[in-house]
Amino acid sequence: MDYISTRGQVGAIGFVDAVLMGLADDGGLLVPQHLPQLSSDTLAQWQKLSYPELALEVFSLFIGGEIPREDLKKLVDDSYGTFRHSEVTPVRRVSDSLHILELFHGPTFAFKDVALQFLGNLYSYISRKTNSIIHILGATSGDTGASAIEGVRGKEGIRICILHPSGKVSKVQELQMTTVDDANVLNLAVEGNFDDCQRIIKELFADVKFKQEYHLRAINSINIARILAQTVYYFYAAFRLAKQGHAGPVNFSVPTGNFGDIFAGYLAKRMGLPIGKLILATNENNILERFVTEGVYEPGEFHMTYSPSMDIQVASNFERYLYYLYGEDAATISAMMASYKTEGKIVIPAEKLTEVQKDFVAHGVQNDECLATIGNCHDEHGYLLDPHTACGVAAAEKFTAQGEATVSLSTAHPAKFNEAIELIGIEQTFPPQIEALFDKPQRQTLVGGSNDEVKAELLKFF
Ligand SMILES: Cc1ncc(COP(=O)(O)O)c(C=O)c1O
Ligand SMILES: N[C@@H](CCOP(=O)(O)O)C(=O)O
Repeated sequence: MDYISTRGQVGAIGFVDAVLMGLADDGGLLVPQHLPQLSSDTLAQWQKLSYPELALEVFSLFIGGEIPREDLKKLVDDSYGTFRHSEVTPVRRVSDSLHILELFHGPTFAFKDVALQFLGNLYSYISRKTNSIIHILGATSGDTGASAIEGVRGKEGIRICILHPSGKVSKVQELQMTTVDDANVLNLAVEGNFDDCQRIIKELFADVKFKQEYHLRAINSINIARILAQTVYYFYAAFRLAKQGHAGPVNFSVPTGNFGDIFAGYLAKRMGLPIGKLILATNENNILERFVTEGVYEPGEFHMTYSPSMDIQVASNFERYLYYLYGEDAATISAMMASYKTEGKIVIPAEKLTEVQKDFVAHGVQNDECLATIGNCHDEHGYLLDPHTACGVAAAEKFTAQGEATVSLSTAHPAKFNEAIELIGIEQTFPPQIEALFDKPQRQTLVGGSNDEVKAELLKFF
């Protein structure tokens, strides 16, 4: 399987090169040159597979022969062997119409572990096999950072630097990142918001000379491996519902920020998985909701919300979706992105908006609605949602029609966001792995929001 850039100037390159390149060298994003198409027979056979078996099949399609199957199987088994649940990503039935896909059973209690346990092991494997230096640079609104650090801490040949917005992640997220004492980990707390962190790393990656000289690698969802690994659980969840006797397409409701997770669902649908609606849930940072309802993509005012990991205005995978919306026409995407850079917005014509609305519906969840959803679900079903998952559930409730079934993605464990949940009077007992963090010393370096300051810290570290 080969990979090409959404802007047409990179490709075709193999899977390992695509992983190492992260952001495409022409500033675009890498996508598979051809998306695999799955027959109904294949889907029927896959229904019987365990999560690791299914992951192996999906990854094999995207990796081809570049990694021997035995090695890939070991990578997969090692990655999902760290999960606390035997099913890895179990589906829990809340009502006839609502099912929760629990993606938080990995080491850092967030959905990011599903892809980042694998990517951490993959980087280690590539480093060993090709003798390459891996210097990871990432930006986080809280979860990616913790998960990426956990995936590579202490691993030989790898160093990782993560930028997070100072004071704008939850306490547990901050502790998960900054209490790690391995020498190969650097945490930079940036004065600014997540969009600032993401802009800095994207600009550093776009400096191809600097990126190559310092061997910079990406762990954010700009790295295509992240997206591919996240497609697996859409298949897994749809198969669980089919096994329970649900006939017909399943809707998925996805709490959305960088458009990575829901884009993975979109790819699964394009590959042939029968998905009904893709329900896009945002918080008050609702640029993507406005895109789906009005056809305008334009960053708005930044809001701090109870779902801080989704406090994102600039969605870094959006370009990948535009690429498919415009018939995989890289020249058009290149021109659109150039005009976005100068105009600050993208407006699509009515016929394209109709196409968008065939696949997506969207709801921007206000803070009050988020807390009310947590409270109601707790009272009615005895099930505690984290605030991000609550955005997804609120949107699912709005869009699930009579007789339909929706799988709502639970992207984090509620213990990571106890500050918000305590506001409605619900006290939680922390899992022991999280409780233990409060006694540990923290290590982080505060930096301003300039590329030069970050660069200076990187040069000292790498
Ligand atoms: C808990 C949680 N939910 C949802 C999201 C949104 O996912 P995405 O950025 O892939 O849209 C994030 C961060 O990305 C997150 O950390
Ligand atoms: N919410 C994310 C933001 C980064 O998203 P990514 O999927 O591109 O890594 C976080 O928790 O860091």
